[in-house]
Amino acid sequence: MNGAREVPLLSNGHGPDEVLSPVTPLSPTPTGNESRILKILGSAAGLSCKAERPPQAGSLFTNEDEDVGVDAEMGAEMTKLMSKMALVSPSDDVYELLLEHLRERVYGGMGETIYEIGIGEGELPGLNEEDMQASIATLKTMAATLNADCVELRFKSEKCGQVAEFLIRKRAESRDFMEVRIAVVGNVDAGKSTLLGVLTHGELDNGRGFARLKLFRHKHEMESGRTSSVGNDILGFDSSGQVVNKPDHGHLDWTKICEESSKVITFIDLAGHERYLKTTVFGMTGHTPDFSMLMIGANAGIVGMTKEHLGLALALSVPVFVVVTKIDMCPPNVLQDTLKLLQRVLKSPGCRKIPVLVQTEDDVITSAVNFSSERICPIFQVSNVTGENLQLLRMFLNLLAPRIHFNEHEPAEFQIDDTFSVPGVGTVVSGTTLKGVIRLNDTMLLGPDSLGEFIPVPVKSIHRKRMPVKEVRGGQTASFALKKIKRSYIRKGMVMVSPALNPTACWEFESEVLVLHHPTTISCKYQAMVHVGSVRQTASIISMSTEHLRTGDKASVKFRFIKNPEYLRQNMRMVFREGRTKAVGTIVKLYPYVSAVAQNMRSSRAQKKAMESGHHMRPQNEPQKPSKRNRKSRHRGTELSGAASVPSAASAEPAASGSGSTGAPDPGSANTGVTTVAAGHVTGAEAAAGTQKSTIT
Ligand SMILES: Nc1nc2c(ncn2[C@@H]2O[C@H](COP(=O)(O)OP(=O)(O)OP(=O)(O)O)[C@@H](O)[C@H]2O)c(=O)[nH]1
Repeated sequence: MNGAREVPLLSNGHGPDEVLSPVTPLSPTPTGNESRILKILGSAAGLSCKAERPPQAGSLFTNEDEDVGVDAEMGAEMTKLMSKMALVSPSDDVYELLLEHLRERVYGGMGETIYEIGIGEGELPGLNEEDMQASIATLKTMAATLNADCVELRFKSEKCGQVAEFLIRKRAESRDFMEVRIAVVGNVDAGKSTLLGVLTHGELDNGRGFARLKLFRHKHEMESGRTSSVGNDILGFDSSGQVVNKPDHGHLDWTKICEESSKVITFIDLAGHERYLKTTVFGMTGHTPDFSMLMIGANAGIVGMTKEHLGLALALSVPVFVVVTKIDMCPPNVLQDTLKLLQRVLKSPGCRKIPVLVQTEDDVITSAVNFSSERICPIFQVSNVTGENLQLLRMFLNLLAPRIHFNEHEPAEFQIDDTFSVPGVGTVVSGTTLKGVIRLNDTMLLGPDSLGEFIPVPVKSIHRKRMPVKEVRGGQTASFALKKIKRSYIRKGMVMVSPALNPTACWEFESEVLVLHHPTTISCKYQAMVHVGSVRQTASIISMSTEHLRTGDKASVKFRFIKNPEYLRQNMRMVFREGRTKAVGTIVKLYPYVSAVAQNMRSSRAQKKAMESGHHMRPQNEPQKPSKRNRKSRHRGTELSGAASVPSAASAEPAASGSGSTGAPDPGSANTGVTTVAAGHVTGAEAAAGTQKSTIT
């Protein structure tokens, strides 16, 4: 018998239902029509709930007065709407409202929602068999009206009968699908590539590296069996939750998968070896994963980079779930030890997670619907060789909802994480749409270049997962072919943003930082690699709120990039590392950059004017406000932080000061300003949780 089954459901001895609410709505803040419905429901129940959106023409309620004076008949209808019997035999009006509510939830959930039948306001849960069947029939009709499938998830027995949960998911529309990105991390040999090979190709492994062969991209990876680059693999689910990946002679046709899928899971396969940590950190920051899958070999346990990767996910606030592999070859007592230690680490004050051992389909649903909260950490135990428990993992992946919720009215932002030169096409950039919608023929601003400038680029083609599309929305990855732009002009970390954002680059920014580990002390002029979004560049500390920083210290730190100005946003999470030194933080202030060229132009104009009028000249390094004309013509000038400060001419120059380094960090110069003092060590997980506890948000 496999030891996996002998472990209690929750490490704290409770079932997941005891610590988690049964179902949390996917879109917690009611918006639009949902607010209207809630308002109506509120008035029917004698509650006060203010609508946020003006009533729409043609809606049941056309103005505030009518809302307030909901008549008795309608009040009765509304009470019905809130009842667990709402779906049993709704009147036309109630049906319309229920349908509208469902439409809003599906829209808010980016194409899907989980609907619970048999729960009513102030009523004991549960329906008898007849009412349940009638309710299911109504729900199916509503789902069909929305061109969605209605898939049974589970039935639960309650005091007054049954409660049921259904997944309502939009059917695949041509060239549109929901996207969930998962970063796959874990120590070398944990079975990451193997699991991805098994999941995406549907064939089990032989325990000797058969499944991973399908995923390796480089010859040296084939030879060494080690992942070195950031790889992407996709797993598609249709509207009924079935896997659509069907390899043809070992080859997966991405376009076909995307066409047939309602939801596509993108796995960002990151290297497990310490040597490739830089790439792994880039994958976690630059590819904006919704979730992180931490893989642990059952035999090996929590070794090597496991805690480092867990700490990284925690520091970046990416919810983590754990997959323990190789349970086929692990003695039960060793598996128990691995699970015990894992649960201890997860529950430690550093992590403050609730570990949930997922052993049944019921556990999967409870974990999936509560997962975005970041508090729980589901743990799967699988074998890539026998296939044990892989169905639970697949079900969980099918139920995961994307964390980025887009608003089509926000100005678009696209972060570039890779560039390619495609023969016959030209330069192609790939990355993630963070906000808004980008449509074909839109003009976006690409930048910043080394002078902090943004240039207009027309969007001539958009591809999602190698499939041509007409638009891409917030939360979706895409690639764009850029006409007449040389690949050498583009760096990873550049962005394409809507001109409405009037973007500004910055050389300098301030961050609330927590030092996870440093062997000695950090002081001004210290240099290390900053990872923030897809920006990866060496930066130098130019000032700190304290004189020295040691392991475990927090401070407000001002950084300056040494090579290029970058486009950053407030509240972005950052990682600062060099060798074994690690710090995490949140950007709190940006110093918008005015290029030296612009400064010179202004000062020579001012000088000329001063000479003409005989006025006093402003010193070169005295702060000046950029002229409106300059700002407009160069698409710069908005102070992103809202701070009034404008950098001095001296600070606006590219980093000739400081170490003078202009490339990768120079190990020699990197330690300038470091004095040798013995310091403690904070584990990745502990320290990362320290970040969570701190006010770095
Ligand atoms: N018996 C058994 N072997 C497995 C299982 N999963 C993976 N393996 C084997 O473990 C070895 C390492 O697997 P990989 O998938 O290369 O590990 P990785 O985590 O991707 O390693 P890196 O790419 O170097 O980070 C391979 O020989 C696999 O065949 C499993 O569940 N059971």
